[in-house]
Amino acid sequence: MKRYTFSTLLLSLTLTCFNPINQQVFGQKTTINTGKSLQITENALTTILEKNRANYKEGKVADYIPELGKMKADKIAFSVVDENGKVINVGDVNQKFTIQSISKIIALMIAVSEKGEENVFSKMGYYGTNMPFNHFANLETTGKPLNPMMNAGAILTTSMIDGEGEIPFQKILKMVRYITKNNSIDYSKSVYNSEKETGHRNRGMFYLMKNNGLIEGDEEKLNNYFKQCSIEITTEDLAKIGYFFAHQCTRFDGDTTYKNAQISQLIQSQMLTAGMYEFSGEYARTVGLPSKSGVGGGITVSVPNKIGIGVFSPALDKHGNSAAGYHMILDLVKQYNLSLFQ
Ligand SMILES: NC(=O)CC[C@H](N)C(=O)O
Repeated sequence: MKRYTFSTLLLSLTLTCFNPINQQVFGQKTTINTGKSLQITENALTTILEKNRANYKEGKVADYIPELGKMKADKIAFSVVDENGKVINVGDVNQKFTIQSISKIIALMIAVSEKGEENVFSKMGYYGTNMPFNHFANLETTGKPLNPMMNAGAILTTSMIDGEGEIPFQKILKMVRYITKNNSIDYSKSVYNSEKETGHRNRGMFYLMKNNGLIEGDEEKLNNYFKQCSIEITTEDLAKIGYFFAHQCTRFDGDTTYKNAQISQLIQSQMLTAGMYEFSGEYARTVGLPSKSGVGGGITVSVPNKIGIGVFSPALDKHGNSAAGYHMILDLVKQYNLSLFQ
């Protein structure tokens, strides 16, 4: 146990008065939110990226979708959209990768805006999970998916978007292009074909939900899910998606066409509860922010009313989340005291 004399106490109090942002009282460093801008710099992001560059060695690039296995494991990128909508990019910023499960939050937004939250969640739960993303979970018991973040619930969510054939997918693509203001975004035909050819587990879920009366229609509906997962983006796009949901569906440039606090609350709550699958509880403890990962190696993070973060490193940990990506987020969160839980 350290002992504190009256003079150290006085010194601490004096320092506190002159340094209201970083308090060092009794060895406990706490940061007070002064409402001032976070001042995230390119240098700070570069330092964090370099510190974590080798962390990809802890993980493995997904190859259960064979086409994903072609990605070079040491690619890494880190982006932030700051409070003023300014983009900061470091690392392999032009590296495209597939959005994968991060597309699930866009699909949920569209399904809920068309069908209403009550209707969508009459067919699935708001549950967290201790199961991996491709688990059948409750499909054999209650008959309903646990949540819209795992594959079963996401396949069901996309099947609820209005429109024949490819239209639901086109709506998702259009929304990704809108949020990122990037019309060059498209999907990778080779990843799509690879997923379609090997996605037997997802096909199994699709038919089980059809059997349970949750899905009508044929495999075109499942193909829309495969296509949405194959949309190619960069970390800058991911940071813009994070920013969008952090700001009540307002775009990084201030455009309010889709502004909707109900939807952003719903999406962020699902990201917090299940966005990192069975790691979500531990992640809430360590990072404490709504986040969504994809097996392509991307993670998007929303810091409510503040910033959006996008990371990419394709080697995944045992939960299917980017190993280096997680550590970059963790370091940024610690440095700027970003956790929701203060
Ligand atoms: N976690 C993920 O990103 C999974 C998405 C992937 N397309 C799949 O269905 O298996």
